[in-house]
Amino acid sequence: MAAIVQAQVEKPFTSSRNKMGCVKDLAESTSIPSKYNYFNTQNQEDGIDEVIADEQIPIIDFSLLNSGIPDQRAKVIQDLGKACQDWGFFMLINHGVPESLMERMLAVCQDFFNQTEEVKLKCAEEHVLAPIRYGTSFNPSVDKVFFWRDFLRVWVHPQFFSPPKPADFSEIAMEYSQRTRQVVRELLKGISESLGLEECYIEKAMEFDSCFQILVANLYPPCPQPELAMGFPPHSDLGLLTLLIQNQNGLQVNHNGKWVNVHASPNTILVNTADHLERLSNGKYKSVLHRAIVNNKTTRISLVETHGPCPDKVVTPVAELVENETYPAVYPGMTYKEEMFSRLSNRLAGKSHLDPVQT
Ligand SMILES: O=C(O)CCC(=O)C(=O)O
Ligand SMILES: [Fe+2]
Repeated sequence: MAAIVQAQVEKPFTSSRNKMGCVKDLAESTSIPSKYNYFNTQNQEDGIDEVIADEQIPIIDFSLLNSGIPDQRAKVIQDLGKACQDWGFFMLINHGVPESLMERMLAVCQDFFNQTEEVKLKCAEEHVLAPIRYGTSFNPSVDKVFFWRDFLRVWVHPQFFSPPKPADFSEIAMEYSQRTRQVVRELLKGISESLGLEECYIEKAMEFDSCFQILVANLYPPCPQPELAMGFPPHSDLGLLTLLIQNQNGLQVNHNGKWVNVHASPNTILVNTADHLERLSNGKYKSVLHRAIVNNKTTRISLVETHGPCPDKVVTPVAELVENETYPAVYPGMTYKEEMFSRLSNRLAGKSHLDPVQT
């Protein structure tokens, strides 16, 4: 079992950690400070004019992957490939992660945010790659406009970390992260097969036993002017697959140039194909833009898990999938952890970091 490492409880405050300005404290105000005004004239690049459509994102029944009936497995692998190719997003049902565990995980994240600012600030590390990090917006030191979001980011694999409080956080997060890692391992087998590769190809090539798994709890408190603010701006995720659970809707996925509202049903896990799977598959599977909008009534919590390759891995396209010059197999020779550092240190900018190096 992975060692449990907790943040030091008695860490002294430095002056920059005294006050963070979390959005939770702004929820009672009647208007938003101007630095949260996302939809001003300079920030319309994600196309507020685009139609918001209600389309059904694909549903994948996880239990059929291991039902022992070859025809069912073949069919669900085909559906999985199609979902990764056409949408880059799907809803996973019958995944085997107990609903009560999902509920406890969301509740303990809410408990974390409900603590006093003094307690939470003990986890407010400045280094973007701190294994336990409480923060606000995306990266306030470089963000042009602030996002209506507080977050807690925790590394859970290969080494497991946990904030010291709430006391039950580590036990619940440990169980949740182990169960979901197993789900991802099985999904990656199906995805490998859907690409015409051997079942364990991705698992072995990405050294999945040492995978870099990060848990991010996003808190979106009620916003007095939701039409002006943004919870999480358009971006794609680093890693192979992202898993998302939430207490209510608010996620929008870009599909064929339109923002689609994701209506998730209870006990469903939303899964998306992330940047390194797009790269690995040589562009066949899509890592699509998505964003989180806010509302003025209730607090939304989403729990996002990024499942990446081993932190030291340099990810390039699978040779068997590189057929022609249209998607050159040349990428920056950074390890996954270096890419993570680069992504978290800069402003979020859609998915520009995925661009192949020009030769
Ligand atoms: O809260 C959401 O729905 C989206 C969050 C997200 O995309 C992320 O944390 O990467
Ligand atoms: Fe995301």
